Amino acid sequence: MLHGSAPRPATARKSAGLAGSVRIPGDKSISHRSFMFGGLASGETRITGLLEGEDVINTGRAMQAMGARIRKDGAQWVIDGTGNGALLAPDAPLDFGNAGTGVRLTMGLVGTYDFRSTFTGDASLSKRPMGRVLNPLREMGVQVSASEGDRLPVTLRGPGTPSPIRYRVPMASAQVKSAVLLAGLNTPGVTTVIEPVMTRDHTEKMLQGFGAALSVETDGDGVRTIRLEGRGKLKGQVIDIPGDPSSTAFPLVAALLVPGSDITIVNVLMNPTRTGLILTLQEMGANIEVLNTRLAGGEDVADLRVRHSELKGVTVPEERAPSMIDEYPILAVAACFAEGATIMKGLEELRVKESDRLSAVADGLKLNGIDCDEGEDFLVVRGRPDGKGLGNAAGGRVSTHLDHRIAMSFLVMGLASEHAVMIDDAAMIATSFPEFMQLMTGLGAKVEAVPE
Ligand SMILES: O=C(O)C1=C[C@@H](OP(=O)(O)O)[C@@H](O)[C@H](O)C1
Ligand SMILES: C=C(OP(=O)(O)O)C(=O)O
Repeated sequence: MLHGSAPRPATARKSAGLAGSVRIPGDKSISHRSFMFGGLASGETRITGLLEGEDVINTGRAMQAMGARIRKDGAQWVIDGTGNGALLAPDAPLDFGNAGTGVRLTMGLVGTYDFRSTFTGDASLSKRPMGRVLNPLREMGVQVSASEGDRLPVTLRGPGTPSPIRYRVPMASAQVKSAVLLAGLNTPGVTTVIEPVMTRDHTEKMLQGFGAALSVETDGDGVRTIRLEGRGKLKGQVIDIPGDPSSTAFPLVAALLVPGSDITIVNVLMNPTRTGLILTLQEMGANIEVLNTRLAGGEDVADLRVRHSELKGVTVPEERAPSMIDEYPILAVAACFAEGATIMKGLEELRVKESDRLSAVADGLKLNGIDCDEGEDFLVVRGRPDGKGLGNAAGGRVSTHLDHRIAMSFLVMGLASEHAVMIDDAAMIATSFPEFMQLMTGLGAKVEAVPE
Protein backbone atom coordinates (compact mmCIF):
# COMPACT_ATOMS: atom_id res chain seq x y z
CA MET A 1 0.00 0.00 0.00
CA LEU A 2 2.84 2.35 0.85
CA HIS A 3 5.31 0.86 -1.62
CA GLY A 4 7.50 3.60 -2.92
CA SER A 5 5.77 6.39 -1.02
CA ALA A 6 8.00 9.20 0.28
CA PRO A 7 9.42 8.77 3.78
CA ARG A 8 7.86 10.96 6.46
CA PRO A 9 10.41 12.11 9.05
CA ALA A 10 9.16 12.95 12.53
CA THR A 11 10.53 14.36 15.73
CA ALA A 12 9.81 14.13 19.46
CA ARG A 13 10.83 16.64 22.12
CA LYS A 14 11.04 16.78 25.88
CA SER A 15 7.46 17.08 27.12
CA ALA A 16 5.69 18.14 30.31
CA GLY A 17 3.65 15.56 32.26
CA LEU A 18 1.25 13.52 30.11
CA ALA A 19 -2.37 13.44 31.26
CA GLY A 20 -5.70 12.01 30.16
CA SER A 21 -7.56 8.81 29.46
CA VAL A 22 -7.21 6.98 26.15
CA ARG A 23 -8.58 3.92 24.37
CA ILE A 24 -6.14 2.03 22.16
CA PRO A 25 -7.17 0.50 18.81
CA GLY A 26 -8.04 -3.21 18.71
CA ASP A 27 -5.49 -5.97 19.04
CA LYS A 28 -3.69 -6.64 15.75
CA SER A 29 -3.34 -10.42 16.21
CA ILE A 30 -7.05 -10.83 16.99
CA SER A 31 -8.04 -8.44 14.18
CA HIS A 32 -6.17 -10.44 11.50
CA ARG A 33 -7.70 -13.67 12.77
CA SER A 34 -11.21 -12.16 12.91
CA PHE A 35 -11.05 -11.33 9.19
CA MET A 36 -9.56 -14.74 8.35
CA PHE A 37 -11.88 -16.93 10.42
CA GLY A 38 -14.94 -14.78 9.68
CA GLY A 39 -14.07 -15.02 5.97
CA LEU A 40 -13.81 -18.78 6.21
CA ALA A 41 -16.82 -19.52 8.44
CA SER A 42 -20.39 -20.08 7.26
CA GLY A 43 -22.78 -17.23 7.96
CA GLU A 44 -22.20 -13.80 9.40
CA THR A 45 -19.38 -12.56 11.65
CA ARG A 46 -19.75 -9.15 13.31
CA ILE A 47 -16.64 -7.45 14.64
CA THR A 48 -16.47 -4.47 16.99
CA GLY A 49 -13.15 -2.80 17.76
CA LEU A 50 -11.25 -4.07 14.71
CA LEU A 51 -7.83 -2.46 14.21
CA GLU A 52 -8.13 -0.51 10.96
CA GLY A 53 -4.37 -0.54 10.38
CA GLU A 54 -2.85 -1.29 6.99
CA ASP A 55 -1.69 -4.79 7.98
CA VAL A 56 -5.21 -5.88 8.91
CA ILE A 57 -6.86 -4.13 5.95
CA ASN A 58 -4.56 -6.12 3.63
CA THR A 59 -5.76 -9.35 5.27
CA GLY A 60 -9.35 -8.24 4.72
CA ARG A 61 -8.61 -7.59 1.03
CA ALA A 62 -7.05 -11.03 0.65
CA MET A 63 -10.13 -12.68 2.16
CA GLN A 64 -12.34 -10.65 -0.20
CA ALA A 65 -10.23 -11.79 -3.15
CA MET A 66 -10.98 -15.37 -2.08
CA GLY A 67 -14.74 -14.93 -1.87
CA ALA A 68 -15.53 -13.46 1.55
CA ARG A 69 -17.94 -10.52 1.54
CA ILE A 70 -16.80 -7.78 3.91
CA ARG A 71 -18.57 -4.50 4.64
CA LYS A 72 -18.76 -1.86 7.31
CA ASP A 73 -21.96 -1.27 9.22
CA GLY A 74 -21.46 1.83 11.38
CA ALA A 75 -18.55 1.07 13.66
CA GLN A 76 -18.80 -2.68 13.05
CA TRP A 77 -17.27 -4.83 10.34
CA VAL A 78 -19.56 -7.51 8.95
CA ILE A 79 -18.33 -10.56 7.06
CA ASP A 80 -20.27 -13.15 5.09
CA GLY A 81 -17.92 -16.09 5.00
CA THR A 82 -17.38 -18.66 2.25
CA GLY A 83 -17.71 -21.76 4.46
CA ASN A 84 -14.70 -23.93 5.42
CA GLY A 85 -13.18 -25.58 2.36
CA ALA A 86 -14.91 -23.18 -0.04
CA LEU A 87 -12.37 -20.39 -0.56
CA LEU A 88 -12.13 -19.28 -4.19
CA ALA A 89 -8.93 -19.04 -6.23
CA PRO A 90 -7.70 -15.41 -6.12
CA ASP A 91 -7.29 -14.01 -9.63
CA ALA A 92 -4.30 -11.78 -8.75
CA PRO A 93 -1.36 -12.00 -6.33
CA LEU A 94 -2.31 -11.31 -2.72
CA ASP A 95 -0.28 -8.32 -1.47
CA PHE A 96 0.27 -8.28 2.31
CA GLY A 97 2.29 -5.07 2.46
CA ASN A 98 4.36 -5.04 5.67
CA ALA A 99 2.54 -7.84 7.54
CA GLY A 100 4.26 -11.06 8.60
CA THR A 101 1.16 -12.26 10.43
CA GLY A 102 -1.08 -11.58 7.43
CA VAL A 103 1.04 -13.42 4.89
CA ARG A 104 2.19 -16.36 7.04
CA LEU A 105 -1.25 -17.21 8.41
CA THR A 106 -2.93 -16.79 5.02
CA MET A 107 -0.36 -19.08 3.36
CA GLY A 108 -1.42 -21.69 5.91
CA LEU A 109 -5.09 -20.97 5.39
CA VAL A 110 -5.11 -21.37 1.57
CA GLY A 111 -1.91 -23.26 0.78
CA THR A 112 -3.60 -26.67 0.88
CA TYR A 113 -6.34 -25.68 -1.59
CA ASP A 114 -6.27 -27.25 -5.01
CA PHE A 115 -5.53 -23.95 -6.80
CA ARG A 116 -2.64 -21.57 -7.26
CA SER A 117 -2.21 -18.60 -4.95
CA THR A 118 0.61 -16.04 -5.05
CA PHE A 119 1.80 -13.93 -2.11
CA THR A 120 3.74 -10.67 -2.22
CA GLY A 121 4.75 -7.92 0.20
CA ASP A 122 6.76 -4.72 0.60
CA ALA A 123 10.57 -4.44 0.77
CA SER A 124 10.61 -5.34 4.48
CA LEU A 125 8.32 -8.37 4.19
CA SER A 126 10.20 -9.59 1.11
CA LYS A 127 13.35 -9.96 3.24
CA ARG A 128 11.70 -12.05 5.97
CA PRO A 129 12.04 -15.85 6.10
CA MET A 130 9.00 -17.79 4.90
CA GLY A 131 10.61 -21.27 5.06
CA ARG A 132 9.35 -21.63 8.63
CA VAL A 133 5.81 -21.85 7.18
CA LEU A 134 6.64 -23.32 3.76
CA ASN A 135 8.41 -26.37 5.24
CA PRO A 136 5.40 -27.76 7.11
CA LEU A 137 3.19 -26.95 4.10
CA ARG A 138 5.56 -28.98 1.89
CA GLU A 139 5.18 -31.88 4.35
CA MET A 140 1.42 -31.65 3.87
CA GLY A 141 1.86 -32.04 0.11
CA VAL A 142 1.73 -28.38 -0.98
CA GLN A 143 3.82 -27.47 -4.04
CA VAL A 144 5.87 -24.38 -3.27
CA SER A 145 7.63 -22.03 -5.60
CA ALA A 146 9.51 -19.32 -3.69
CA SER A 147 12.22 -16.75 -4.26
CA GLU A 148 15.76 -17.47 -3.12
CA GLY A 149 16.01 -18.42 0.55
CA ASP A 150 12.27 -19.14 0.73
CA ARG A 151 11.41 -15.45 0.48
CA LEU A 152 8.42 -13.70 -1.16
CA PRO A 153 7.02 -13.74 -3.79
CA VAL A 154 5.73 -17.25 -3.12
CA THR A 155 3.29 -19.31 -5.16
CA LEU A 156 1.48 -22.26 -3.61
CA ARG A 157 -0.60 -25.06 -5.06
CA GLY A 158 -2.30 -27.56 -2.79
CA PRO A 159 -2.76 -31.27 -3.47
CA GLY A 160 -6.22 -32.76 -4.00
CA THR A 161 -6.05 -34.28 -0.53
CA PRO A 162 -3.53 -32.74 1.89
CA SER A 163 -1.90 -35.04 4.47
CA PRO A 164 -2.29 -34.26 8.17
CA ILE A 165 1.05 -33.85 9.95
CA ARG A 166 2.41 -33.89 13.46
CA TYR A 167 4.62 -30.80 13.64
CA ARG A 168 6.94 -29.64 16.41
CA VAL A 169 7.39 -25.88 16.05
CA PRO A 170 11.17 -25.33 15.92
CA MET A 171 11.20 -21.71 17.14
CA ALA A 172 8.91 -19.77 19.49
CA SER A 173 6.44 -18.51 16.86
CA ALA A 174 2.70 -18.09 17.06
CA GLN A 175 2.69 -17.42 13.32
CA VAL A 176 4.18 -20.85 12.51
CA LYS A 177 1.91 -22.64 14.98
CA SER A 178 -1.08 -20.84 13.51
CA ALA A 179 -0.14 -21.45 9.86
CA VAL A 180 0.04 -25.22 10.45
CA LEU A 181 -3.29 -25.25 12.32
CA LEU A 182 -4.97 -23.21 9.60
CA ALA A 183 -3.64 -25.61 6.95
CA GLY A 184 -5.17 -28.34 9.11
CA LEU A 185 -8.62 -26.80 8.72
CA ASN A 186 -8.73 -27.98 5.07
CA THR A 187 -7.01 -31.31 5.72
CA PRO A 188 -8.86 -34.55 6.47
CA GLY A 189 -7.90 -36.17 9.79
CA VAL A 190 -6.07 -34.75 12.79
CA THR A 191 -3.31 -32.16 12.41
CA THR A 192 -1.12 -32.01 15.52
CA VAL A 193 1.13 -29.12 16.52
CA ILE A 194 3.60 -29.51 19.38
CA GLU A 195 4.57 -26.22 20.95
CA PRO A 196 7.56 -26.57 23.32
CA VAL A 197 7.33 -22.92 24.46
CA MET A 198 3.91 -21.30 24.72
CA THR A 199 3.26 -18.35 22.42
CA ARG A 200 0.15 -16.19 22.05
CA ASP A 201 -2.86 -18.49 21.93
CA HIS A 202 -5.37 -16.42 19.93
CA THR A 203 -5.61 -18.98 17.10
CA GLU A 204 -6.49 -21.81 19.48
CA LYS A 205 -9.03 -19.78 21.45
CA MET A 206 -10.69 -18.21 18.44
CA LEU A 207 -10.90 -21.43 16.40
CA GLN A 208 -12.62 -23.08 19.36
CA GLY A 209 -14.99 -20.10 19.49
CA PHE A 210 -15.80 -20.56 15.78
CA GLY A 211 -16.66 -24.22 16.49
CA ALA A 212 -13.53 -26.06 15.32
CA ALA A 213 -12.76 -29.42 16.96
CA LEU A 214 -9.52 -28.28 18.59
CA SER A 215 -8.03 -29.53 21.86
CA VAL A 216 -4.95 -28.46 23.83
CA GLU A 217 -3.02 -30.60 26.30
CA THR A 218 -0.14 -29.24 28.36
CA ASP A 219 2.38 -31.61 29.98
CA GLY A 220 4.34 -31.10 33.20
CA ASP A 221 7.14 -29.29 31.34
CA GLY A 222 4.73 -26.83 29.74
CA VAL A 223 4.92 -28.49 26.31
CA ARG A 224 1.60 -28.03 24.55
CA THR A 225 0.03 -30.51 22.14
CA ILE A 226 -2.67 -28.97 19.97
CA ARG A 227 -4.91 -31.27 17.94
CA LEU A 228 -7.28 -30.11 15.24
CA GLU A 229 -9.78 -32.29 13.40
CA GLY A 230 -9.85 -30.99 9.82
CA ARG A 231 -12.72 -30.28 7.45
CA GLY A 232 -15.16 -29.40 10.25
CA LYS A 233 -17.73 -26.64 10.10
CA LEU A 234 -16.95 -23.12 11.33
CA LYS A 235 -19.81 -20.82 12.27
CA GLY A 236 -19.81 -17.01 12.12
CA GLN A 237 -19.35 -15.24 15.48
CA VAL A 238 -19.84 -11.90 17.21
CA ILE A 239 -16.42 -10.59 18.24
CA ASP A 240 -15.50 -7.63 20.44
CA ILE A 241 -11.75 -6.92 20.15
CA PRO A 242 -10.00 -5.34 23.16
CA GLY A 243 -7.18 -2.79 22.88
CA ASP A 244 -3.80 -4.00 21.64
CA PRO A 245 -1.28 -4.45 24.47
CA SER A 246 1.59 -4.02 21.99
CA SER A 247 0.29 -0.57 20.97
CA THR A 248 -0.58 0.24 24.60
CA ALA A 249 3.12 -0.14 25.38
CA PHE A 250 3.98 3.21 23.72
CA PRO A 251 1.81 5.64 25.71
CA LEU A 252 2.37 3.47 28.78
CA VAL A 253 6.17 3.75 28.66
CA ALA A 254 5.89 7.44 27.69
CA ALA A 255 3.92 8.11 30.90
CA LEU A 256 6.48 6.22 33.00
CA LEU A 257 9.35 8.28 31.56
CA VAL A 258 7.93 11.82 31.45
CA PRO A 259 7.99 13.41 34.93
CA GLY A 260 4.56 14.44 36.24
CA SER A 261 2.61 12.03 34.02
CA ASP A 262 -0.60 10.32 35.12
CA ILE A 263 -2.64 8.63 32.39
CA THR A 264 -5.26 5.90 32.10
CA ILE A 265 -5.48 3.46 29.21
CA VAL A 266 -8.83 1.69 29.07
CA ASN A 267 -9.93 -1.68 27.70
CA VAL A 268 -6.51 -3.33 27.26
CA LEU A 269 -6.18 -7.03 26.35
CA MET A 270 -4.46 -8.79 29.29
CA ASN A 271 -4.13 -12.31 27.88
CA PRO A 272 -1.21 -13.76 29.91
CA THR A 273 0.65 -14.66 26.70
CA ARG A 274 0.88 -10.91 26.00
CA THR A 275 1.65 -9.26 29.34
CA GLY A 276 5.42 -9.84 29.69
CA LEU A 277 6.21 -6.13 29.28
CA ILE A 278 3.90 -5.03 32.09
CA LEU A 279 5.42 -7.61 34.43
CA THR A 280 8.95 -6.54 33.50
CA LEU A 281 8.20 -2.84 33.95
CA GLN A 282 6.65 -3.57 37.34
CA GLU A 283 9.86 -5.38 38.32
CA MET A 284 11.73 -2.24 37.25
CA GLY A 285 9.62 -0.22 39.70
CA ALA A 286 6.91 1.07 37.36
CA ASN A 287 3.73 2.40 38.90
CA ILE A 288 1.12 0.59 36.79
CA GLU A 289 -2.22 -0.05 38.45
CA VAL A 290 -4.29 -2.78 36.83
CA LEU A 291 -7.93 -1.78 37.36
CA ASN A 292 -11.36 -3.22 36.57
CA THR A 293 -10.01 -6.61 35.51
CA ARG A 294 -12.79 -8.44 33.71
CA LEU A 295 -13.48 -11.13 31.11
CA ALA A 296 -14.73 -9.92 27.72
CA GLY A 297 -15.33 -12.31 24.82
CA GLY A 298 -13.24 -14.97 26.55
CA GLU A 299 -10.23 -12.68 27.06
CA ASP A 300 -8.86 -10.95 30.17
CA VAL A 301 -9.25 -7.19 29.85
CA ALA A 302 -8.32 -4.33 32.22
CA ASP A 303 -7.79 -0.56 32.48
CA LEU A 304 -4.28 0.62 33.31
CA ARG A 305 -3.43 3.71 35.35
CA VAL A 306 0.19 4.68 34.74
CA ARG A 307 2.21 7.31 36.60
CA HIS A 308 5.73 8.63 36.13
CA SER A 309 8.14 6.28 37.92
CA GLU A 310 11.81 6.02 38.84
CA LEU A 311 12.93 2.82 37.11
CA LYS A 312 15.83 0.51 37.90
CA GLY A 313 17.57 -1.90 35.50
CA VAL A 314 16.69 -5.62 35.64
CA THR A 315 17.61 -8.86 33.91
CA VAL A 316 14.65 -10.01 31.83
CA PRO A 317 14.35 -13.81 31.93
CA GLU A 318 14.81 -15.41 28.53
CA GLU A 319 11.69 -17.56 28.86
CA ARG A 320 9.55 -14.43 29.07
CA ALA A 321 10.47 -13.39 25.51
CA PRO A 322 7.41 -14.88 23.72
CA SER A 323 5.01 -12.93 25.95
CA MET A 324 6.65 -9.59 25.05
CA ILE A 325 8.35 -10.31 21.74
CA ASP A 326 7.13 -7.12 20.00
CA GLU A 327 7.82 -4.99 23.07
CA TYR A 328 11.63 -5.20 23.28
CA PRO A 329 12.23 -2.00 21.29
CA ILE A 330 10.08 0.03 23.69
CA LEU A 331 11.49 -1.81 26.72
CA ALA A 332 14.97 -0.83 25.52
CA VAL A 333 13.80 2.80 25.50
CA ALA A 334 12.42 2.45 29.05
CA ALA A 335 15.81 0.98 30.04
CA CYS A 336 17.54 4.16 28.79
CA PHE A 337 15.97 6.03 31.71
CA ALA A 338 16.50 3.32 34.37
CA GLU A 339 19.19 3.35 37.05
CA GLY A 340 21.82 0.74 36.10
CA ALA A 341 21.86 -1.86 33.34
CA THR A 342 18.94 -3.75 31.83
CA ILE A 343 19.87 -7.11 30.34
CA MET A 344 17.60 -8.67 27.71
CA LYS A 345 18.32 -12.22 26.54
CA GLY A 346 16.88 -14.80 24.16
CA LEU A 347 16.23 -12.21 21.44
CA GLU A 348 17.16 -14.19 18.31
CA GLU A 349 13.65 -13.82 16.84
CA LEU A 350 14.03 -10.02 16.87
CA ARG A 351 16.42 -10.33 13.94
CA VAL A 352 13.64 -11.49 11.58
CA LYS A 353 10.88 -8.98 12.31
CA GLU A 354 9.95 -6.00 10.10
CA SER A 355 13.63 -5.04 10.54
CA ASP A 356 16.54 -6.62 12.35
CA ARG A 357 15.20 -5.05 15.55
CA LEU A 358 18.22 -5.89 17.65
CA SER A 359 20.59 -3.90 15.47
CA ALA A 360 18.02 -1.18 14.63
CA VAL A 361 17.48 -0.55 18.37
CA ALA A 362 21.19 -0.65 19.25
CA ASP A 363 22.06 1.75 16.39
CA GLY A 364 19.28 4.17 17.35
CA LEU A 365 20.24 4.12 21.03
CA LYS A 366 23.89 4.85 20.23
CA LEU A 367 22.90 7.68 17.89
CA ASN A 368 21.00 9.23 20.78
CA GLY A 369 23.69 8.96 23.42
CA ILE A 370 23.07 5.59 25.07
CA ASP A 371 25.77 3.11 25.95
CA CYS A 372 24.61 -0.39 24.98
CA ASP A 373 25.98 -3.78 23.92
CA GLU A 374 24.40 -5.75 21.11
CA GLY A 375 25.13 -9.50 21.10
CA GLU A 376 23.95 -12.17 18.69
CA ASP A 377 20.79 -12.67 20.79
CA PHE A 378 21.03 -10.20 23.66
CA LEU A 379 21.02 -6.50 24.39
CA VAL A 380 22.40 -4.65 27.40
CA VAL A 381 21.30 -1.04 27.93
CA ARG A 382 22.94 1.22 30.51
CA GLY A 383 20.45 3.84 31.62
CA ARG A 384 20.80 7.59 32.21
CA PRO A 385 17.82 8.34 34.46
CA ASP A 386 17.96 12.13 34.15
CA GLY A 387 17.93 12.00 30.33
CA LYS A 388 20.83 14.51 30.27
CA GLY A 389 22.71 14.49 26.99
CA LEU A 390 20.24 12.05 25.40
CA GLY A 391 18.77 12.76 21.99
CA ASN A 392 20.74 14.06 19.05
CA ALA A 393 21.44 17.78 19.15
CA ALA A 394 22.95 17.65 15.64
CA GLY A 395 19.67 16.37 14.17
CA GLY A 396 20.84 12.81 13.38
CA ARG A 397 17.86 10.65 12.42
CA VAL A 398 17.17 7.11 13.58
CA SER A 399 16.87 4.68 10.65
CA THR A 400 13.57 2.90 11.10
CA HIS A 401 14.02 0.35 8.26
CA LEU A 402 10.26 0.24 7.43
CA ASP A 403 9.55 -0.86 11.02
CA HIS A 404 6.60 0.71 12.89
CA ARG A 405 7.80 -0.38 16.32
CA ILE A 406 11.25 1.17 15.84
CA ALA A 407 9.55 4.42 14.74
CA MET A 408 7.19 4.62 17.75
CA SER A 409 9.82 3.53 20.28
CA PHE A 410 12.26 6.29 19.35
CA LEU A 411 9.55 8.94 19.31
CA VAL A 412 8.79 7.93 22.90
CA MET A 413 12.50 8.25 23.73
CA GLY A 414 12.45 11.88 22.59
CA LEU A 415 9.73 12.81 25.10
CA ALA A 416 12.13 12.42 28.04
CA SER A 417 15.49 13.20 26.40
CA GLU A 418 17.34 16.49 26.76
CA HIS A 419 17.60 16.94 22.98
CA ALA A 420 15.06 16.03 20.30
CA VAL A 421 14.98 12.51 18.88
CA MET A 422 14.31 12.37 15.14
CA ILE A 423 13.29 9.40 13.01
CA ASP A 424 13.68 9.08 9.24
CA ASP A 425 10.17 7.76 8.57
CA ALA A 426 6.91 7.62 10.51
CA ALA A 427 4.84 6.25 7.60
CA MET A 428 4.92 2.62 8.77
CA ILE A 429 3.21 3.52 12.05
CA ALA A 430 -0.02 3.27 10.04
CA THR A 431 0.45 -0.50 9.72
CA SER A 432 -0.43 -1.12 13.38
CA PHE A 433 -1.39 2.16 15.12
CA PRO A 434 -2.70 4.80 12.67
CA GLU A 435 -3.89 7.04 15.53
CA PHE A 436 -0.50 7.09 17.29
CA MET A 437 0.58 10.70 16.59
CA GLN A 438 -2.83 12.16 17.37
CA LEU A 439 -3.31 10.07 20.50
CA MET A 440 0.13 10.98 21.85
CA THR A 441 -0.36 14.68 21.09
CA GLY A 442 -3.72 14.52 22.89
CA LEU A 443 -1.90 13.30 26.03
CA GLY A 444 0.46 16.28 25.77
CA ALA A 445 3.41 14.61 24.00
CA LYS A 446 5.48 16.84 21.73
CA VAL A 447 5.59 14.64 18.64
CA GLU A 448 5.20 15.97 15.13
CA ALA A 449 5.86 15.24 11.50
CA VAL A 450 8.75 17.22 10.05
CA PRO A 451 8.37 18.63 6.55
CA GLU A 452 11.23 17.36 4.33
O1 LIG B 1 0.65 -14.55 15.63
C1 LIG B 1 0.69 -13.31 15.70
O2 LIG B 1 -0.34 -12.60 15.59
C2 LIG B 1 1.99 -12.66 15.92
C3 LIG B 1 3.07 -13.42 16.31
C4 LIG B 1 4.41 -12.86 16.56
O3 LIG B 1 5.26 -13.24 15.50
P1 LIG B 1 6.13 -14.62 15.49
O4 LIG B 1 5.23 -15.76 15.35
O5 LIG B 1 7.04 -14.47 14.30
O6 LIG B 1 6.88 -14.58 16.79
C5 LIG B 1 4.41 -11.34 16.66
O7 LIG B 1 5.71 -10.84 16.55
C6 LIG B 1 3.51 -10.70 15.63
O8 LIG B 1 3.47 -9.31 15.79
C7 LIG B 1 2.09 -11.20 15.75
C1 LIG C 1 6.32 -8.46 14.25
C2 LIG C 1 5.22 -7.74 14.03
O1 LIG C 1 4.27 -7.99 13.08
P1 LIG C 1 4.26 -8.95 11.81
O2 LIG C 1 5.15 -10.14 12.07
O3 LIG C 1 2.84 -9.30 11.62
O4 LIG C 1 4.77 -8.14 10.64
C3 LIG C 1 4.90 -6.58 14.91
O5 LIG C 1 3.78 -6.06 14.75
O6 LIG C 1 5.72 -6.14 15.74
